[in-house]
Amino acid sequence: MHVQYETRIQGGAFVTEDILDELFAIIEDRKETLPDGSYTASLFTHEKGDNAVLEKLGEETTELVLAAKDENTDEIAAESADLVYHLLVLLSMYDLTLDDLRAELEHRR
Ligand SMILES: N=c1c2ncn([C@@H]3O[C@H](COP(=O)(O)OP(=O)(O)OP(=O)(O)O)[C@@H](O)[C@H]3O)c2ncn1[C@@H]1O[C@H](COP(=O)(O)O)[C@@H](O)[C@H]1O
Repeated sequence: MHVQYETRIQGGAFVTEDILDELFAIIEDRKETLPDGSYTASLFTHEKGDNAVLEKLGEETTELVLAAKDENTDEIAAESADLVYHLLVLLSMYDLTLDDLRAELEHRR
């Protein structure tokens, strides 16, 4: 069964039922407002280079593989979080959303 999550900005705060939706909403907000000091904004402005997100995805994937080889479960969780964050930034860069990802996964069931 598909669960529809709702994320919205209410009184300056993000209200959500799911951490992934909340994180994605923050990423979309950073893309629109490009605040100073935001790492996410620096990825959208290409301050860290044109391919920074792709490079990060490669780096974090390698770090995740090494963590798994070491059977280090804390590191596996941490590197997975880095990877998911950068994946969400990539989706947003191409104007895709978590619903596009959900739709693709559901299509495979
Ligand atoms: N989930 C994340 C997240 N995961 C990883 N990162 C950043 O991704 C980078 C990971 O790179 P590395 O681990 O290689 O660390 P590093 O060598 O210091 O990397 P560089 O900064 O030098 O590129 C670090 O700068 C982390 O801070 C994240 N940055 C932000 N978020 C989320 O995005 C929100 C908005 O963040 P800002 O855009 O910074 O306001 C935050 O509240 C978080 O919820």
